[in-house]
Amino acid sequence: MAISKEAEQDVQQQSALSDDQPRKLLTVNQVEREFQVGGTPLRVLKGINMELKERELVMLRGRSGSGKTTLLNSLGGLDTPSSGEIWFNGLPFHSMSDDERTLVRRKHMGFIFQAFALMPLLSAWENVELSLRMAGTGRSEWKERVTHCLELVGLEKRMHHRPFELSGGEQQRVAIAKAIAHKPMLLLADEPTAELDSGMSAQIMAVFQNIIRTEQVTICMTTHDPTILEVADHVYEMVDGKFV
Ligand SMILES: Nc1ncnc2c1ncn2[C@@H]1O[C@H](COP(=O)(O)OP(=O)(O)OP(=O)(O)O)[C@@H](O)[C@H]1O
Repeated sequence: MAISKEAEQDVQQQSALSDDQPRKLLTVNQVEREFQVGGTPLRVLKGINMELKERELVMLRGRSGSGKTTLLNSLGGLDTPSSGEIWFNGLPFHSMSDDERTLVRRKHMGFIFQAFALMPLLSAWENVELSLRMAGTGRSEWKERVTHCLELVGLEKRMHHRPFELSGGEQQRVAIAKAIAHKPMLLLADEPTAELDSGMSAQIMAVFQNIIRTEQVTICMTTHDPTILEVADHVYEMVDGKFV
């Protein structure tokens, strides 16, 4: 993959910054996304600009259909913009091939999406272990890392339970442990508190704040829930494909 001079300079400039100053992890420039629906173009993202820095908790808020999931998919390289740029850790996501993006995604990103739900026949432990197996982490590191991640989300006493033996909030915590096991730089979460009551949502947000501190991860999540916005470092409000 050819990486432009601009990207190299960006990486050099960023590493020249002092340690306590959070580095830019992701930059979105004028991103547009158009789908063809029955031969008619549907503009879903209309010129999005945003930035995620290291160790930030950023929320995308907006009504159903405003384009939040489409944007989150683009940030994770699961979808590509029709135009505009997405730079992840100095790499031009918008111009990389699917295979190149997949490699970056596997190594440096974690996802909490409905589509990446837990394996029902595996225990919490085995679910997290599976994630390390898939990321190519050496077998000798599995035991320590799985234990650490399940402790981080407060599930040390439920490690050997299967998903159906866990509450919704506990299952979501296993999903978080699974998503951070391979030490990603960026965690993307689509409505991670949608199915939970307010107490459980608050617990999940406390877990997010904890892993930002201890694992140095950046989190970008979508939400409908106004009660959890106060813990965000930044909230982007989305209306009809644009930030307002
Ligand atoms: N692959 C696709 N093809 C056609 N239209 C799509 C596609 N993906 C999304 N859309 C449309 O784009 C619009 C925005 O969808 P998106 O899922 O991004 O919104 P959202 O804000 O995440 O909504 P929700 O909160 O309900 O998940 C919707 O009108 C949706 O139907």
